[in-house]
Amino acid sequence: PTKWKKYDLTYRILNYTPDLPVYYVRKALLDAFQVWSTVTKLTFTESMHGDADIMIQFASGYHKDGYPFDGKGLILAHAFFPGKGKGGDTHFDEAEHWTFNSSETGVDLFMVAAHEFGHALGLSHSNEPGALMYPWYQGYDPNFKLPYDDIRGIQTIYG
Ligand SMILES: CC(C)C[C@H](C(=O)NO)C(=O)N[C@@H](CC(N)=O)C(=O)NCc1cccc(N)c1
Ligand SMILES: [Zn+2]
Ligand SMILES: [Zn+2]
Repeated sequence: PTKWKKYDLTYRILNYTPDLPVYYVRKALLDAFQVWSTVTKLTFTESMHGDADIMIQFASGYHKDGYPFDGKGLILAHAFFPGKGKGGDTHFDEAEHWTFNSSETGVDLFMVAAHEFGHALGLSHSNEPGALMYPWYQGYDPNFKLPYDDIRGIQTIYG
């Protein structure tokens, strides 16, 4: 996987899930970016129009990128590694029930977004159980802290 050639990245939220108030979606995404910006020199700025490095959308099934979603469960989201065009773009499966800061059954948007943004920055999966980049979602953690394996991974790329 490649890496971004710049530290100041932009993102654009193209649409919102009906599962959560807009405010919670924006907060979850902002917190997920901060997971990575606190341990690197990376900065993330929202742009409200035009093209951004990381285009974020909620979609279900086929959504024109050759990686259709699979309904509820299993695949929850995906992100493209750094690069032009689709690079960095992050898609969340609308078939999931997205939650925020809650123990109700569903998928925590912050946890998944933090994982996906790891991919969007160039991180692959880690086989370290407990790592954020571990392939399997391990549920909502109210006092989440970025595990060392992920800090090491991102600092190896962005120093
Ligand atoms: C082959 C990939 C397209 C799978 C896809 C993924 O890893 N996206 O980043 C995915 O959604 N994997 C699920 C697997 C699963 N249902 O547990 C996942 O939760 N990945 C996101 C995730 C979120 C938060 C933490 C962790 N460790 C993983
Ligand atoms: Zn997609
Ligand atoms: Zn993943």
